[in-house]
Amino acid sequence: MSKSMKDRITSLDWPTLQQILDEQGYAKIPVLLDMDQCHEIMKTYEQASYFRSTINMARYRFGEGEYKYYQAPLPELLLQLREGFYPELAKTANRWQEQLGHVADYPATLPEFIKQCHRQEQLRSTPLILKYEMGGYNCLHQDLYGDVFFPFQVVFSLNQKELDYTGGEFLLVEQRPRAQSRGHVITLEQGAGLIFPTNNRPVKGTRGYYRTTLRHGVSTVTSGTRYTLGIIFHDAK
Ligand SMILES: O=C(O)CCC(=O)C(=O)O
Ligand SMILES: [Fe+2]
Repeated sequence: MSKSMKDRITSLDWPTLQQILDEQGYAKIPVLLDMDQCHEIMKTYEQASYFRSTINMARYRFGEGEYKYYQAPLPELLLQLREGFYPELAKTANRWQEQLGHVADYPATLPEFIKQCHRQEQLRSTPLILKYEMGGYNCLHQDLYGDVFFPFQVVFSLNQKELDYTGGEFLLVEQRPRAQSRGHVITLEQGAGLIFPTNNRPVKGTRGYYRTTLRHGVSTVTSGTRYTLGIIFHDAK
């Protein structure tokens, strides 16, 4: 099943996804992970050998909950997700770079991009699994871990809102220049994903493109346990 994950990603409706990303900055992806795959990923949480570090969010005042960074080499399914999403997102990343007046130099494939990270001493793998229990939340933040970063990341919901937990909506806040910020509340079905900007995005104005800054987080989980899988493309210092 996981063998075909890259193919399944390739066969998503990318022209529409690219258009949605250009228009609203983020795009939902239909259910891509079946129940078994969600359970397979959630089960890794209890196996220390998969992870390079565990973060208690309260300790750093990041929120309330815990997350773990997967160790390289990633489990096959996660590797396929990371490698599968990268090429299409790199096209949008480069289009956005041009719109913002920067050099469009994101390489076409993930291994080439990872080489760039490694050259800048960003060597540690970043895909992560997050677990929030009742009262858990994630403060608005950005996942930047060095000078090299990829402008998109993807998050997958591993269990089911209203069945396994309540509350715990995904939050995306867009800070516009010289204007008030705009918030988006996003809920995902089990196995579905969301592509969102890591740092900022171009928005078309009357005189060309301007840049908005985005932060993401999670609202308070009011009951149960919420699990998510985060695919970050750049490695960390
Ligand atoms: O748990 C969530 O939905 C937020 C995950 C997150 O912060 C990330 O994937 O970077
Ligand atoms: Fe994050």
